[in-house]
Amino acid sequence: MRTDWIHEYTIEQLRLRVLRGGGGITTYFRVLADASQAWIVLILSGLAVGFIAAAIDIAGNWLADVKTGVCTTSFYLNHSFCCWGLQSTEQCKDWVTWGHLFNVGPAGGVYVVQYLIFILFSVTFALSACFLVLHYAPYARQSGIPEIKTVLGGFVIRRFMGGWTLLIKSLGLCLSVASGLWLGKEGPLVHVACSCANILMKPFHSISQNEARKREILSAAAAAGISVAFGSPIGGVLFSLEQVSYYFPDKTMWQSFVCAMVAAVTLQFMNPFRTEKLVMYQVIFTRGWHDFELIPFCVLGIMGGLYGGLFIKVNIFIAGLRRRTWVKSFPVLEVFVVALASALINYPNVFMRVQVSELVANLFQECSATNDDILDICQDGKTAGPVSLLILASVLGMILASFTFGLQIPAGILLPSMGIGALYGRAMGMVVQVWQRNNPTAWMLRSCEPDVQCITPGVYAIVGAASAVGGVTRMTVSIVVIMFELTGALTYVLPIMVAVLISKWVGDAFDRKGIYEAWINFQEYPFLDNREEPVPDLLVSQVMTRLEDTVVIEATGHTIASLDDLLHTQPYKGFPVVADARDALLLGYISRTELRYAIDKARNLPRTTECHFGGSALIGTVSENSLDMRPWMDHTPMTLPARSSLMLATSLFQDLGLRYLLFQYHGQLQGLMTKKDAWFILNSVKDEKRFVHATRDRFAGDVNSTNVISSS
Ligand SMILES: Nc1ncnc2c1ncn2[C@@H]1O[C@H](COP(=O)(O)OP(=O)(O)OP(=O)(O)O)[C@@H](O)[C@H]1O
Repeated sequence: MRTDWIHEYTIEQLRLRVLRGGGGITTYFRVLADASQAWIVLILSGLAVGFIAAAIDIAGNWLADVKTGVCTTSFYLNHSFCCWGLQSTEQCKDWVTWGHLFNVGPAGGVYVVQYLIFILFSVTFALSACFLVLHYAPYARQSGIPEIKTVLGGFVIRRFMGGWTLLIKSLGLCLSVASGLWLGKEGPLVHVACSCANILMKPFHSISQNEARKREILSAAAAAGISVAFGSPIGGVLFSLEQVSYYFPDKTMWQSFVCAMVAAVTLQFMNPFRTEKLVMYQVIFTRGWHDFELIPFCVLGIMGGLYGGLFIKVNIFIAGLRRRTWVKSFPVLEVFVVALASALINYPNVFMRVQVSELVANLFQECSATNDDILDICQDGKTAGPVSLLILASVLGMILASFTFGLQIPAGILLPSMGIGALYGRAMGMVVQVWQRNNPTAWMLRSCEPDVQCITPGVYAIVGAASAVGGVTRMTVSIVVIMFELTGALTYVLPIMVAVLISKWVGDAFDRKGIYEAWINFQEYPFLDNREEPVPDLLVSQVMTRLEDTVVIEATGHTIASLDDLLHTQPYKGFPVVADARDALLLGYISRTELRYAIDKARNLPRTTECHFGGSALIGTVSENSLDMRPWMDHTPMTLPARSSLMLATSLFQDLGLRYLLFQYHGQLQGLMTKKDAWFILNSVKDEKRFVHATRDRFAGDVNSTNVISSS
C-alpha cells in the first residue's frame, strides 16, 4: 500500500477544520491538546531511544568483554568498570582473563584457551542473535535503513516497526555487537528509534491513522537514532534529511531537532560509559593541521571512494550469491561460518580483536602521555610493524564486513566502515609522520616547527573514517557534521569536507547508488528515488493502463450490492468515476478504502439502494432514497494530458508524493498510472537496458519482495 501525501494532508486539513470550528475556550484547549500530541510522541520517543541506546551500550560492552575474561568481584561489570579508577600502568587484579582463571600453565596454553573461549563466545552470541531474528522478528535483521527509506518514500511494510521487532532488534544488537563480527549498531539504532516512535504514536489516532503525519514523526525519530549512535544530534537531523527522509518540510526539521536533542540529553544523563562522553569514540584534539597535509587527505578521499565502490559491488555480489545458491536455505549455518571465520581471524590481530567501537576510539586518539596506547601505535621508532598490521586489518575487515552485512542478524555498516577507514587513515598518518621526521628540512614541511610534533595520525584516522563512510553511503554534509560533533573541533572540518567530497566523486564513478540504495534495488523494494537517473523519453500514453483496461465507476446506475460486488471482484486500490462509460467524462476518483467505508456505513440501508456519484448531468435523475457517494470521492484528482512525458509524471509522483495519476484529453479519461507502475517501468528500463512495454503482470513473477510490501 502506498501513501498519497496530498490526499493524507487534505484529510488532515479537513480534520483540523472540524476541530477548530465552534470557537470558545473548549475548542481552544482541544486544538492545543491536538497540537501537543506530536510533541508528546517526539519527546517520549527521544527519551525511549536514549534509554535503549544506553542499555544496548552497557549490555553490549559487558557481553563483549565476557569474551576475554570476567570481573571476579562483580561478574556483571565489564572490564573498564571492573578496573575503574586504576591508572593504565597499574595492574587490575579484579579482572581475570579466562586463560588465567583456568590456570592452564605456560603462556602458550593461556593464549590457546583465550583464543578458544573467544571463538566460543563470539559464535554463541552471533548464533543467538540469528536465532532471535529468525524465530521472533525477521524484520529485525540487518540495518533496516533501506526499509525505512522505502517506508518514508510512501510505502507500507507491515510489522516492520512493531513491538516484537523493537525488542528483538535491541536484544539482537547487544548480542551481534558483542560477537565481534564486523558490524555496528549505529544504522540499526535508526530502526530502533523509528520503532519506538511508531509504537508510541499508536494511542494518538490523529497521527497514527494519517500516513503522512506518521512519516513526519518517523523522519524525526530517525534523527534521534543517529543522534544517540554518534552522539551527534545535528548530524542526526542532517542524516535524516540527506539519507532517509523522502519529504522533509521545515516542520520536520524542527521536530527532528527536538527529538534528536531529547535523545542525546537522555543518553548523556544515563552516561553509559561513565566518561561524560556520549559515545566511546568521542575525542578532543589539541593540534591543528598544515596545508601540505591536504595532499594525503585527498589521497584518503580517493581511498574512501575506492573502498565504498568496491565494498558495495562485493557485498551485493555476495548477497546475490546467497540468494541464488543453497546458502539461502541455511541462514544459521551461514552466520555460524562467518562468525567462526571472523573470530579466528580477529583474535590474532590486536586491531581486530577489540570491539570496532574501541578500535575507532583508539585510532582517533592523539598520542600523548595521558592516553592509553592499548593498540601499541604510539611507540616512536616502531612504524613498519603497526602500519602493516593496520593495512592488513583494514583489508581483512573489509572482506569480513562484506560477508557480514546481509546476514540474518541486526547489523549496520556505518561503524565497520568507520573502522576500516580509520585503520587505513591511521596507517597513512603514521607513514606521513615518519616521512616528516626523516625530512624535517623539506620545503613542503616548512610550516612544521622544529622539535614540536607536527603530524597527528589520529586526524588521518578521522579523515579516513569520514571518507570510508562517505564512499559507502554517499552522504556528504551529515558525515562532516557527525565527524565534527565527534571531534568537537571546527579545525578539521575542511580536511574532512575535502576527503568526503573526493570519496563521493570517486564512489559515484563506480555507481551513483550508495549501499542503502543498492540494497533497496537488490531487494526490489518499490522505492522511487527522487535522485534517480534520467527517466526514459516516453509518453505516458505508451505506458499507462488504458481506458479500455480500466475499471471505472459510472456516476449513476450502481446499487450498494453492485458496488460491494465490484470491491470483491476487483483488486484495485481505487476507481476513476466517469459520467458514463461511453464518453468517459471524468468526474473524480474514489479510493477502495473510502468506497468500503461508505458501503459499511450504509449497512442499515437495503442492498438495492441506488448510489450516485454526482455530476451536473445527474440533476433530476437521482431519487430521494439514493445514497450520495460524493462526500467520499476526490473531485479534483491530479490529472495530466495523456500526451505528457513519463518524466513529468514521474516527477509528480516523486515531488508531490502522489499515489496515482489520471490522464485525460478534453475532460475525457484516457487512462491511469500508479506510483508503483512508474517504479516498475523505471526498473525494467534500467535492469534490462531496453524498454519492455510490459504491464506489471509480466514482471509479477520476478518480484519477490514487493509481496512483502503488502497491499491492504
Ligand atoms: N480501476 C482500475 N482499473 C484497472 N486497472 C487499474 C485500476 N486502478 C489501478 N489499476 C492498475 O492496476 C495495477 C494495480 O494498481 P493498484 O491501484 O491496485 O495499486 P498499486 O499501487 O499499483 O499496487 P499494489 O496493488 O501492488 O499495491 C496498476 O498497474 C494500475 O495501473
